[in-house]
Amino acid sequence: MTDHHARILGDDEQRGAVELFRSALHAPPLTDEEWASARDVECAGRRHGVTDGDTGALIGTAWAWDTALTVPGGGVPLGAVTEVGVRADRTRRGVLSELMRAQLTDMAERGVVTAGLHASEATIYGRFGYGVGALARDYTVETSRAQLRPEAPAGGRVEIRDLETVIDLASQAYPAMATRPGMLARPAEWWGMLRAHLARRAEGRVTAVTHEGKDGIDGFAVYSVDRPKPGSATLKLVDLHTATIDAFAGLWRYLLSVDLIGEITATNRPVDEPLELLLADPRAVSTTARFDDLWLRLVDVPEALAVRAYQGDPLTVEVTDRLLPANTGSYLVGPDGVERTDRAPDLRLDVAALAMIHLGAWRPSQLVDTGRAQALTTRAASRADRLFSTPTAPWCGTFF
Ligand SMILES: CC(=O)SCCNC(=O)CCNC(=O)[C@H](O)C(C)(C)COP(=O)(O)OP(=O)(O)OC[C@H]1O[C@@H](n2cnc3c(N)ncnc32)[C@H](O)[C@@H]1OP(=O)(O)O
Repeated sequence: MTDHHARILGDDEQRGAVELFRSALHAPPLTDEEWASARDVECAGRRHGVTDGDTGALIGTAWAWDTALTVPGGGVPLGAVTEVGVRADRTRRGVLSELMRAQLTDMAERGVVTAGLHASEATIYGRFGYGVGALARDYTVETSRAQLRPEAPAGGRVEIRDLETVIDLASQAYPAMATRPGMLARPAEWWGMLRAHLARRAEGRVTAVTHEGKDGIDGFAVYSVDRPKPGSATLKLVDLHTATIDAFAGLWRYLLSVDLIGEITATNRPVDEPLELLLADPRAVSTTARFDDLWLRLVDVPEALAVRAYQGDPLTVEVTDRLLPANTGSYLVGPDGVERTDRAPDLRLDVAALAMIHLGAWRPSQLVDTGRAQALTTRAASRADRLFSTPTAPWCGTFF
């Protein structure tokens, strides 16, 4: 392994870093026009880079933009980590390790309590203290079988509008929808990313709709339609968020009513989204994939633990963190608060395993059963299950 040093890149280095990332993902370079429309978004946030000691060329990069994460009972700052790449002729020499060290240290110094990412491979980020904090599923709906049950909520008014109007209305209404643990705040830059994503999509025309309930706009959906042959078109849901079950049912009532659609594909949805419960034939919905959605890293463990809500009796949790050792220690965690303690631990786990239970993706007892955590006192695992329990499955639902 060679010694590397990561630093924050300047504005004039952003495009080169984006191209490095794109080449690491085998994606084509951006045209000047694409860069012109992406530049403002790509220059937001903080991008780290590592340069080659001999040539000075950029050989590794990692970007993070600041947002907020919904956690059970509140919210915390989150660094959304993306566009991570190392030049193919310089991999496995510790470049990513240096980028992760520098990026997480920078977040810790700036008071960014958590970090999150969507991983290209599931074997990369655990060593840096990330754990699977939220799962998601893809599903397909066979429209000819998908009749809504008579008692399904009627929903409100669904309106097709131009994309910019929907983005404007959705960005105002979205905060009331981002209540599920794992969801992210979507700053203006994110809506810019959605625009760029839709502009690059070569998958048929994009339609955007809003749902209006009694208190105003409370849901929206963006989709495109592939029409390989008449009568068997596929409607591909790009984004759908709702503040109420009425809005969810209302938008699905609309989507299922669109003519000439054979199937609807929905990607990256909550694992417990209740579409099947609205349908007379729940098998009209087929889950086609279930996967890790948000990889979560607790950057400031005491602060992250303190902000979250808990149920049941307090427990002493011992945490180890090799990369950010200030987090290592024992914490008395309970509904009345969290404090460092010298008490003997009930539960012992590393910071990545803690991230896996933080939003409710996994139960502590599952981690104990599989050797990812240790229960050290009687009933520690079941007490921890209650302490960290959440009413809904976590879900991120925001690409970055
Ligand atoms: C959030 C995102 O942006 S996801 C996108 C991530 N980017 C990509 O997948 C693009 C293609 N891949 C790459 O650019 C690089 O291979 C990276 C970024 C995945 C890894 O960069 P490297 O500089 O090779 O990683 P580095 O040398 O620091 O490796 C650190 C450790 O991770 C391991 N590792 C690195 N990449 C992988 C991998 N793809 N699969 C399994 N293990 C890996 C290394 O073996 C090493 O293990 P060790 O600590 O036991 O020695």
